[in-house]
Amino acid sequence: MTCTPAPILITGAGQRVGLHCAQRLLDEQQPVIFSYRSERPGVQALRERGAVGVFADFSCEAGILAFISELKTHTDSLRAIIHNASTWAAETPGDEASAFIDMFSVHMLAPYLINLHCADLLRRSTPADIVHISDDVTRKGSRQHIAYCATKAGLDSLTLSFAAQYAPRIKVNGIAPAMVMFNEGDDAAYRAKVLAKSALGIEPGPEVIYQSVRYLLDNPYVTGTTLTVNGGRHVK
Ligand SMILES: NC(=O)C1=CN([C@@H]2O[C@H](COP(=O)(O)OP(=O)(O)OC[C@H]3O[C@@H](n4cnc5c(N)ncnc54)[C@H](OP(=O)(O)O)[C@@H]3O)[C@@H](O)[C@H]2O)C=CC1
Ligand SMILES: Nc1nc2c(c(=O)[nH]1)N=C([C@H](O)[C@@H](O)CO)CN2
Repeated sequence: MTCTPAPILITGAGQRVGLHCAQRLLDEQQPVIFSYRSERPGVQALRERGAVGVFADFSCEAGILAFISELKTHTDSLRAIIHNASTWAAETPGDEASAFIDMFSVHMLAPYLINLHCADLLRRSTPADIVHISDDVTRKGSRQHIAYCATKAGLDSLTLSFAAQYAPRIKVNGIAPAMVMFNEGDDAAYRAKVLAKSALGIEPGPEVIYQSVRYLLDNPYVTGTTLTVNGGRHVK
């Protein structure tokens, strides 16, 4: 008799990297629960493949706790949690504080509260993993995205603390990408500028993040580690 594996939760999977990773997990017959905030074609596509979509607005504590409560009506165990949801906002003159608070909530408060409230679900699975998707930019800071970078650096700190707290039952790791996929509005000049920042000079696409997730889920001897996936920006 084959038993169904516990689901993997991935946040912000309605598009782009999160959608790709959710699709790849489903390709491997891995049950998926995903969070979304906006109805998108990707959300419907995941539902049609049997993934369970749970609405989430991580911009405040109440929204995060409401998501956690709804999540627990769908499952009593989790193989892994992949914290992918993110807002990438530059400083907005006159609105700096609300943008900072929003990114603090999405990048730090949501992973913090979900990790605390869902540890019991993870402990019902062996092995069990948490993966925080951060950003290579925390290595040196960012002039154009100060609040974004600071809140992603806080996520890197959560990786270290939760790895210590949850060992040995749950592994906790991070992935720090530099640009893996452009956004639709990115013009040719911007794309050229960004590609020139890395030694490898390519737009690799979301598969490189799935490969990193797969490595962390499959390796029993890695915790408290953040994988750099940056095309060699640090050696350029
Ligand atoms: N793309 C890249 O080149 C890089 C990406 N990264 C990181 O990789 C991860 C994936 O990147 P990418 O796919 O581009 O991410 P996106 O910018 O596409 O964001 C992913 C999802 O996060 C969700 N989200 C944003 N704010 C909230 C919120 N307040 N509450 C709930 N959900 C929210 C959105 O959901 P919805 O659409 O449903 O509103 C969105 O679809 C992110 O953590 C990102 O910071 C790091 C470096 C480079
Ligand atoms: N949530 C997001 N975070 C980031 C994105 C994005 O599109 N959504 N994009 C980047 C850029 O690609 C940046 O790495 C270019 O230097 C960073 N974070």
